[in-house]
Amino acid sequence: MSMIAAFYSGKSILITGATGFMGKVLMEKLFRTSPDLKVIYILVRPKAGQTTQQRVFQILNSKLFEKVKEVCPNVHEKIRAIYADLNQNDFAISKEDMQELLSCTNIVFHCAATVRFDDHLRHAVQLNVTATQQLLLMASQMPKLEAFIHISTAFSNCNLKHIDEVIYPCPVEPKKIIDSMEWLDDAIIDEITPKLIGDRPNTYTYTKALGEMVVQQESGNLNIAIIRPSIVGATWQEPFPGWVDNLNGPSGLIIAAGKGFLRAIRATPMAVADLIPVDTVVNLTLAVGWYTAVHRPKSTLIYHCTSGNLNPCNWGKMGFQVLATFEKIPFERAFRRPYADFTTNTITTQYWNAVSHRAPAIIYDFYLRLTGRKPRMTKVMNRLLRTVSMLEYFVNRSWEWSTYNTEMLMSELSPEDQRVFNFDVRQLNWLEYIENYVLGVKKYLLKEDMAGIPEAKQHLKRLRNIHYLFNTALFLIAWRLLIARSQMARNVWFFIVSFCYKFLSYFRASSTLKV
Ligand SMILES: CCCCCCCCCCCCCCCCCCCCCCCCCCCC(=O)SCCNC(=O)CCNC(=O)[C@H](O)C(C)(C)COP(=O)(O)OP(=O)(O)OC[C@H]1O[C@@H](n2cnc3c(N)ncnc32)[C@H](O)[C@@H]1OP(=O)(O)O
Ligand SMILES: NC(=O)C1=CN([C@@H]2O[C@H](COP(=O)(O)OP(=O)(O)OC[C@H]3O[C@@H](n4cnc5c(N)ncnc54)[C@H](OP(=O)(O)O)[C@@H]3O)[C@@H](O)[C@H]2O)C=CC1
Repeated sequence: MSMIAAFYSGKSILITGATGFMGKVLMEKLFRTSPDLKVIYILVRPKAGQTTQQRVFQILNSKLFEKVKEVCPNVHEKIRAIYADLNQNDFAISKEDMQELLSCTNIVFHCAATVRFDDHLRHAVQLNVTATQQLLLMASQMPKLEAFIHISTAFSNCNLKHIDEVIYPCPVEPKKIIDSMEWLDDAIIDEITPKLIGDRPNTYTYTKALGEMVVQQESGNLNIAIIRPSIVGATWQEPFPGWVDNLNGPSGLIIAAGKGFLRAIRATPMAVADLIPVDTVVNLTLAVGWYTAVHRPKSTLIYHCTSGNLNPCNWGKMGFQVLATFEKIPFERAFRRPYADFTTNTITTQYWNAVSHRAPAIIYDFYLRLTGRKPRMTKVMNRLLRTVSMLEYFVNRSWEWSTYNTEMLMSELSPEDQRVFNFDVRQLNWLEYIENYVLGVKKYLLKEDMAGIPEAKQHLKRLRNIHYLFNTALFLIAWRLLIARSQMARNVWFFIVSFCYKFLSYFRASSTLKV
């Protein structure tokens, strides 16, 4: 019997960010392994024209929850969606709901965050720092609380090369930042943002670091742990391989590469690609929840959920495997054939951006105009290149994260818990994982049918022929122009032609002699 699964039975669990990528997988695993849990409270806001209830209904009816419905048929009764907006005071939770949350909650998993790299500092502080502070305040009023688990990111200290499982202070106190966001106007915040984030690449990593400081400072008597995952990718094993539902991290780039939009990137092939499957993060999170509540460590423990030091894979190998998978399982209606050029040189990057990205987009838009349609490719390409430029920081560096606490926890688990809540990335086979990831992107993100693969392959063949034709035509035009303008080019041309003629004559003569 799994001790961790038994621990969550009968518990009331509060999850923030439950509608997000990680939150959904966390809920799924909890329901599947501990169907006897009492209730999961989730803080949800209405979004995209859907009420909170409609959002929950959609999640429970998704493929991700198919197995849950078998082991926990009354899952919809055990999930309690509470209207909340983490941008508002007291999260805009009603008095009655707040009362219920405060009096009943046993465990809190705080996953909600803004993960946008370019979010305005005011908004990133509100969600990643102030909301964390408010949630801790709520937690301090929960008499039955056994553990508070805060999800941070391994990149909160990406300005360092070696990162230990400790909290590194930022120069300006989070409280001062929170206060200043209240009275500074947007223009001034924009001006001071680069100074505040310092050598971090974006507001996301900076505010996640501030969030950790808040957790440390406001922990009081709470039983708290922090989990720092690296780049969270599709599921490895559970509930099935390859599940993914958003474009963050590598998923968006896999689509862009598979559809032939992205064919070159400024990336260091030997840099470590510290990807971690979402189900691994969730397994560690649940194990940490159990350990923190049961063993009550004296201080706040931080757990790195990374792959680089135990089972490293580099971007070169990853890119290669992604491309190899496109050969077997191509995406439908690709713009160009998938291809990858990794370069570490900024000038070469600009060259590839012009030749491989912008020029084809301009040509295609010209074709759209000619055929009476609205041009759109240049716009799509500009947005993609902007996204890529934001991700470049992470594919040109390697970090070392120590994992003492994570390894210690692994050794504390029973063999059964090590199996059910497996977070040992040494067992991960990267080639298999990446293939399933690409397949998952095709099925769950692009919603493409596997029956369309032969047609997709046919389409790629047509693109290859168009590519050859286009290049040949381009070469002939260039050559014709050159010949018209340069005596030297003419001489070279006549030399090549006469050489070929002599070669053919010799070949014909020798074959006649043999007869
Ligand atoms: C050697 C390297 C290999 C690469 C070689 C490539 C060459 C060909 C290769 C073949 C194989 C390639 C595959 C290998 C994978 C390499 C991937 C490397 C990824 C590295 C990621 C590192 C991240 C590490 C971060 C730390 C982890 C965390 O803690 S946080 C979680 C991560 N957070 C994010 O990822 C958020 C990033 N997104 C944003 O911040 C914003 O979306 C944005 C600022 C990028 C864009 O915002 P914008 O306001 O413009 O609008 P938005 O509506 O958000 O989106 C605009 C359009 O862009 C699409 N989109 C969004 N995100 C992505 C994305 N990650 N990749 C691609 N496209 C994305 C979105 O759908 C929109 O599209 P349209 O609607 O069509 O306009
Ligand atoms: N994905 C990754 O690669 C990594 C993620 N992390 C961390 O993991 C955690 C989860 O990330 P992930 O699941 O990927 O992120 P998602 O963007 O998928 O999910 C974010 C969640 O936060 C919720 N949220 C955001 N703003 C509000 C708000 N104002 N009120 C209520 N809820 C809100 C979202 O709700 P809604 O659906 O309504 O928008 C959503 O449920 C985050 O803390 C992130 O920093 C760490 C390392 C890597």
